[in-house]
Amino acid sequence: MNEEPILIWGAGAIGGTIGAFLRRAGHAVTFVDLVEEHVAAIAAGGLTIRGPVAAFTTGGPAFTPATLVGRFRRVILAVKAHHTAAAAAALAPHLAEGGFVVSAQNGLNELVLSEILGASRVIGAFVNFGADWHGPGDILYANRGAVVVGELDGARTPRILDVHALLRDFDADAVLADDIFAYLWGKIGYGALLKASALTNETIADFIGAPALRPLHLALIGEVMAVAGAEQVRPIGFNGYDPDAFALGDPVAIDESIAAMTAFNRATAKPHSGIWRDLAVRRRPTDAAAQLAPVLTAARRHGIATPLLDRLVALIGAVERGDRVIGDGLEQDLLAIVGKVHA
Ligand SMILES: NC(=O)C1=CN([C@@H]2O[C@H](COP(=O)(O)OP(=O)(O)OC[C@H]3O[C@@H](n4cnc5c(N)ncnc54)[C@H](OP(=O)(O)O)[C@@H]3O)[C@@H](O)[C@H]2O)C=CC1
Ligand SMILES: CC(C)(CO)C(=O)C(=O)O
Repeated sequence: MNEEPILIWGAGAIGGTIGAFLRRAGHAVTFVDLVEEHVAAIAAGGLTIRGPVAAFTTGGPAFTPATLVGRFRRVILAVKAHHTAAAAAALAPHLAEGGFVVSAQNGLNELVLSEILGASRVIGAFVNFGADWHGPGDILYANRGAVVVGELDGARTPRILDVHALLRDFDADAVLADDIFAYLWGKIGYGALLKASALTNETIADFIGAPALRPLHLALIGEVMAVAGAEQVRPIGFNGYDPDAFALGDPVAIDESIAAMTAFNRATAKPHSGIWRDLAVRRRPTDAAAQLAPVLTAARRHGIATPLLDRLVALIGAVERGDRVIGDGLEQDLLAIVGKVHA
């Protein structure tokens, strides 16, 4: 194996899964993560992917940011949104001349990365597969989901063809997009449902499928779509999510999309969102606010009110601080806003 290594920065659920598959496909992969025990497990050949999709153990050179040496041309970044700026600053000295960073994250991290590293060094990506980090070297790959990559300006460059081919070694259906931001905004709409579901102990499937919560689903997606529209973005759908159905208010298409999203989320070994897992299991701050920050900033710029998204971020913050408790009817708090503002 004499290929130049791919650097995975943030080797948790998403980065660890992608890196393990690339390693298994024969690529040279170097892993970086903050969690020392996880880094030690990977370096010792103990990175295990388990679950319904695949089961294998691999490993590779692994470092903490403090112990990494060298410069890399191809970097895949998979830290949570609130860690993006710190990770970008730490990885910048390790980026080779002409090197680039692929953001395999939720949110609009490409904007943060562009500010810190320069837009020419950033490649956009969107991932909707499910995975959970369960402990050092132990990752559950719960279900396949959309994997999309694209240059920020949509160009078909040699490097994007290379990255697309690479990601197809992870998921053969990986898509090369002309408009990666349309996918990222698609995930922001769908992600608003995931975040709201994290305020309950319902599974994602039960939350999205609940008829009583339909007004909340429509209003949350409606707020995201209003901001996307003002930003001249027409979000693209995936895995059952059909943004056009919601934008047009087409009841039949909305029913179909809700049914498809519900079915997609029933067929996973990860029944809850990453945000729920951070709140309820890992009991640590989430990246909900960081994911939505650029959306809310854009909303303010366009003079668009986003009372539900604002309240969603506030409620997740209240759970993070221990002021509110998941399962304590927090979704009713959101529904009350729908009744008042979106009536
Ligand atoms: N898990 C999933 O199913 C999905 C996740 N996503 C998105 O993918 C991205 C990654 O999420 P996920 O893999 O779940 O998160 P994880 O927490 O499982 O993995 C992220 C890893 O990066 C580490 N890390 C944090 N900061 C740094 C840093 N500065 N340098 C190096 N490593 C760092 C974390 O350490 P520590 O734990 O100590 O912070 C953690 O080990 C997020 O944007 C998420 O929203 C998208 C789709 C699905
Ligand atoms: C639920 C999932 C895996 C998308 O299907 C997700 O994006 C998350 O946990 O944040």
